[in-house]
Amino acid sequence: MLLAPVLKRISFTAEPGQTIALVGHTDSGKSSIINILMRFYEFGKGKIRIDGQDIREISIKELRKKIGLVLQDSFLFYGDIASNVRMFDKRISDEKIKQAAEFVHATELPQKYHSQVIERRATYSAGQKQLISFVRTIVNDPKILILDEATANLDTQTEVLIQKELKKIRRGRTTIVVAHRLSTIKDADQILVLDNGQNVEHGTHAQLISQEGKYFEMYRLQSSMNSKVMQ
Ligand SMILES: Nc1ncnc2c1ncn2[C@@H]1O[C@H](COP(=O)(O)OP(=O)(O)OP(=O)(O)O)[C@@H](O)[C@H]1O
Repeated sequence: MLLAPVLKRISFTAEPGQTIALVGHTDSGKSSIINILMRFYEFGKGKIRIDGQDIREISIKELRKKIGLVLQDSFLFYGDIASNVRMFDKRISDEKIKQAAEFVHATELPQKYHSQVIERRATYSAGQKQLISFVRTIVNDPKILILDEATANLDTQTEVLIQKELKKIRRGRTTIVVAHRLSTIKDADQILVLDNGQNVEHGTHAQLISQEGKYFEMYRLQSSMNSKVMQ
């Protein structure tokens, strides 16, 4: 059986430190790009290179060390906070965890990080879990960040705080953001608009708005929905 490819003719280059945003409707292919970048799925044709090196020539372990993935739902497993941050990497010292926690203003963490995370008990809010996942990301100091709808589950006040910390974490790192809310990626260096696995528009927010195409339509729709909610 011949399956149709999910992604077709997608091509982009992220310069060091740039932010690339992937936008598009459901099933347009945003997560698929992330999945092949992380090598959660293998891909057929095409090439993905990091600093000129084909990602299939690097071990999966090494590849995933280069990339910090921050997902919508931060997952905590049974154990203390420190082990949740370390993820079995014993080389990460308590001091390093403390510094990373301070960096993202997870200030209550240093005192608490030997306390247990008990699955299914609401010990930590979505915002706190997100902060713990930021600490986890920071201790590994990845050159590349992937943010998949990283702030979707938060209340407005927590979101403002998380966005502020994210901005700090992104500094100096090449970032790929999957965003549903276009207001959060207006400052991206490049925006790729995906539709049915293809890259149908590519540019900055201002360029895409002036093109009055698909992005413009999505932006207009979201802005009008937001203003209705405010009324
Ligand atoms: N493991 C898979 N095997 C085959 N097809 C898949 C697989 N995962 C996703 N797809 C298909 O690939 C296409 C793109 O899906 P993808 O999840 O990348 O979209 P998306 O833009 O991330 O959507 P959403 O906004 O809902 O997360 C869809 O048609 C989907 O059905």
